Parts: sequence; structure tokens; C-alpha cells
Amino acid sequence: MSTKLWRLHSVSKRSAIALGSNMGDTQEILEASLETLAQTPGIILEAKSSWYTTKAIGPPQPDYLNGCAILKVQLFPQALLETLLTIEQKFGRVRQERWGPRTLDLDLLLYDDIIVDQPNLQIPHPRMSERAFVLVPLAEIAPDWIEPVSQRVIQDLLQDVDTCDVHLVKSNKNYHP
Ligand SMILES: Nc1ncnc2c1ncn2[C@@H]1O[C@H](COP(=O)(O)O)[C@@H](O)[C@H]1O
Ligand SMILES: Nc1nc2c(c(=O)[nH]1)N=C(COP(=O)(O)OP(=O)(O)O)CN2
Repeated sequence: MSTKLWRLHSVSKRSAIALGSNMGDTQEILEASLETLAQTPGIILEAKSSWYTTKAIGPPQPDYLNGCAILKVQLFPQALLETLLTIEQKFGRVRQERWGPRTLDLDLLLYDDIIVDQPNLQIPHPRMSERAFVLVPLAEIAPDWIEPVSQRVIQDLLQDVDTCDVHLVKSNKNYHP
């Protein structure tokens, strides 16, 4: 995947992303999408969480496999979003109904401590603080990251959500890229 120079910071920023899949070989898709991200110019994979099965929120559909990753990025937020959407398509993502099933969903959760409110991009992700399927894996790899709107750390936000539908499938504890 090529990256134009104007999309590169000279210094690295830290970003958190969420990964989800409930169609196809979900674990294979999530692992391969991280590999693709790690091979993208301007992106270094810093940490990945364990994988969790989670009950789908939205219309009736299969359970999801969810996880999170921390990236060191030289891409500006819009370029990072564009990269995520391109990788979703590469893995066969088709947009149909809202919150419908998908081979791959990559959401940009956090980017350093900045707040972005643009028509096509909101950071922090506007629904991350209410989603156990995001907070459980994110708390594993970034418990002390401050969510800049609420000014609360991730492990604190996790205390306010019901985690009973989030189950550990594959531990990536002690994973070092
Ligand atoms: N923080 C965000 N991460 C990913 N996508 C975002 C974000 N903020 C706005 N968007 C827009 O949402 C759709 C992608 O929807 P999904 O169903 O989550 O794939 C895309 O058009 C982004 O521009
Ligand atoms: N358990 C679980 N449920 C879900 C999941 C998911 O990953 N895990 N993703 C969804 C899709 O959210 P989408 O990215 O389409 O919309 P958003 O803009 O609200 O994140 C909807 N429901």
C-alpha cells in the first residue's frame, strides 16, 4: 500500500483502534488485517489485545470476535482512517444495513489526546465509552490512556459497562510485536 509523503508526520503519534469480525474465519481475518496494518508505511504495531467473543449489538446476527491494537503512526488522522477503510475493503467488507454483519470492522478510537469532529471522522470514537466489546480489550493494553472527552482513563470507563457478554477466546498477553 503506498502512502504519499504529505500524509506523514515527522514524529510518531499513538493511536488506538478497535477490530471486529463476525463473518468468515474471524480470527484469521483479524490477525491478517493487523499484519497488513503493520506492513503499511508510517504504521508500527505497538500492542495487540487478546481476542474476545462478544454478543452482537444491533440486529440479530452471529457473535463477533473483537480486539484492540495500539499503533505508532506517522499518518495524520484522516490518512489513518483512509488506510483502515481500505483494509476493510481488502478483507471483503460490504456495507449494507447499519450495525449489520461484516468480515472486518476497523474503528479509529483514539489518536494521542486529540478531539476531532469532522463529518467523516470523530475522535474519540463517539460510542467507544459505552461498548464493553471495546473497553475490555482496550483496558488490557492501554488501561491508563485518558479518553479526552470524559477525561477518564480506560480502566475507569470499563467499570461502568456490563462485561457479561464478553468472553476471552485467545490470550495475547505478553505479546510483543
Ligand atoms: N472514529 C472513526 N472510526 C472509523 N470510522 C469513522 C470514525 N468516525 C467516523 N467514521 C465514519 O464511519 C464510517 C465507517 O463506519 P463503520 O460502520 O464503523 O465501518 C466511515 O464512513 C467513516 O468515515
Ligand atoms: N459485539 C459487537 N457488536 C457490534 C460490533 C462489534 O464489533 N461487536 N460492531 C458493530 C458495528 O458498529 P459500526 O462500526 O458499524 O458502527 P459504529 O459507527 O457505531 O461503530 C455493531 N455491533
